[in-house]
Amino acid sequence: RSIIHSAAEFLAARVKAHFLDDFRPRVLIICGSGLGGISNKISSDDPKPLEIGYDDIPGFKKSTVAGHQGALIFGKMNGVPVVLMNGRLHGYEGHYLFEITLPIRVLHHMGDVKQLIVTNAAGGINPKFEPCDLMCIYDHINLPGFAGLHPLKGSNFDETGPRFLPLSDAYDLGLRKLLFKKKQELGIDRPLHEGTYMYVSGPTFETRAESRLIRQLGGDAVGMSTVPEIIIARHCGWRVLALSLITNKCVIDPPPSALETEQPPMDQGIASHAEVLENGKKASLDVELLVAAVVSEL
Ligand SMILES: Nc1nc2ncn(CCNC(CO)CO)c2c(=O)[nH]1
Repeated sequence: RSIIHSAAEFLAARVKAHFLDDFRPRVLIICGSGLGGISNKISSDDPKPLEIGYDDIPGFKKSTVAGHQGALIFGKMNGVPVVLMNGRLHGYEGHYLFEITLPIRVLHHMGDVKQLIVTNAAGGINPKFEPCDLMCIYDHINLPGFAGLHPLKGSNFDETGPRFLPLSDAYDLGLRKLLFKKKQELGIDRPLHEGTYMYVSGPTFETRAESRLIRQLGGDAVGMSTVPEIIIARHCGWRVLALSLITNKCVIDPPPSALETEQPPMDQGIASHAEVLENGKKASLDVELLVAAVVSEL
């Protein structure tokens, strides 16, 4: 708790000194791999944004993953005061779930933010999903949580939320409807699906059998982030909206058999972080437009 309070006091002082008058961010935006361009939608003046490197914030850790900067940006997006995490932490880097979700707890302690918009890059499990499609998350499976790797494990922050948090309606219907409405208004023709996000720890991309298991369990996309942040945001009572960019089709067929006479090409569909970043670039403009359009209604 003390790290939350000292980080909150540090940030509140920096925000007050920078914006002078009242700057009360309404939403936290967390950018996924290769999707940091959303920060371009923060106006560069009136007022000038405030960018604070994670290194300078007590208790904050820096991301070590390509495609993830490491800064908190306070500013206005379409006239709405926001705070944006340019770069997120992942469990597979060795960070604790408390460290990954600390920014949410700190911003909640500061008292203004009540909504979270999170974007991520994810693997397509649902066969209807194509690379560069978008998926609005309407449910998740917290697979690591089943084994106790859970952001709410340990003593409960009673001042924030209940010991036993219901998550059956975690993904706000109103925000999901708003996302689809804005897509139509903007005339964005990139496919936007709804689906269930399977959270896995990473850092390996899934095996073929794991892809099939995820499908059988009801996952439509798979990734290594987002769910810890969603859970803590819901514990804080925030409304949440989560958007995945599908970067590839997960390899789901069984491996080629040694008994087959023909040696099929082995490199079909092998996932890579380079591909994740590449497809992130291709779709990032639509993601930026959508997020900014939703923010304008908050
Ligand atoms: N097949 C597949 N495609 C993906 N594209 C993004 N991610 C989420 C993981 N992102 C990592 C590695 O790019 C960086 O955080 C995945 C994934 O887990 N599996």
